[in-house]
Amino acid sequence: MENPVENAKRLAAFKAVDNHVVSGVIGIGSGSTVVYAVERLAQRVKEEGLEVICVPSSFQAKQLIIQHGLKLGDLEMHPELKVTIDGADESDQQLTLIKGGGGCLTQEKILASCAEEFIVIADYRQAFSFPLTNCGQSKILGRLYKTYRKASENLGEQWSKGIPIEVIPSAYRAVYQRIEKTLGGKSELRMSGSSKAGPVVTDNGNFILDWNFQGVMNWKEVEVTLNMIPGVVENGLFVGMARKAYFGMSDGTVMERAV
Ligand SMILES: O=C(CO)[C@H](O)[C@H](O)COP(=O)(O)O
Repeated sequence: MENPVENAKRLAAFKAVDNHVVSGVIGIGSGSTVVYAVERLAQRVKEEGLEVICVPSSFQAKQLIIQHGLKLGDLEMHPELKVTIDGADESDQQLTLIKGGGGCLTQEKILASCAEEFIVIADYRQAFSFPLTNCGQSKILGRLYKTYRKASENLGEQWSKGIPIEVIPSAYRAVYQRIEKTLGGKSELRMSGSSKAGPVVTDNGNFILDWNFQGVMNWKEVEVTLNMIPGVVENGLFVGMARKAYFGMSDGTVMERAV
């Protein structure tokens, strides 16, 4: 595979599926990294006779499961899952996550909460920059820093689009104002872009606000505060849910973080 970021996603997804999936009911997250997890699941079903029933977190995940000929299930039939595998937009050191870049955060959080194990797969792209620490007369003290696409020390370091919040459409403005008053920052209604006029509509028929917070916060408190606002369906902060994350790197290794 030519593209190093896609390769990194694939490596992380394959390792997670190999290390955590045994026969049983599996939650399937959404996004571009999960595509590789489903690919690996299908391979293992074919080659090893693994028996899995897959519960999707979105329309996209359902399509992936069907396309790969895997058994499709739902939470009504299978409310307890062995493991859920999903991507993330950003993770801090404690595996507190921002999710919902693809707008599927509500079902994703439900699947994460129903699973014995919630496993995160993501890429970990290395880039280099030279922040100038001192621009004195004779010397410029530049240091070579590595920056990482999804594995951060603190949330908001890399992911600049804010925390996705799924809201009931009629309440979006009221929720927007309430967040600003109680927690500060600014929210934006996520728009569809060129393919449709108007806002993004989730698989549940709701809107998404992307809330740009400021600084490092007590994420558990923020998660609860957001969900207490009438009109909020769910938010994309996943606190204390993931125990293990796999970050594929462009050099062909996979960095693991566990809490
Ligand atoms: O939360 C999600 C969708 O709602 C995705 O898991 C998240 O956006 C990561 O996606 P990708 O694997 O494409 O980077």
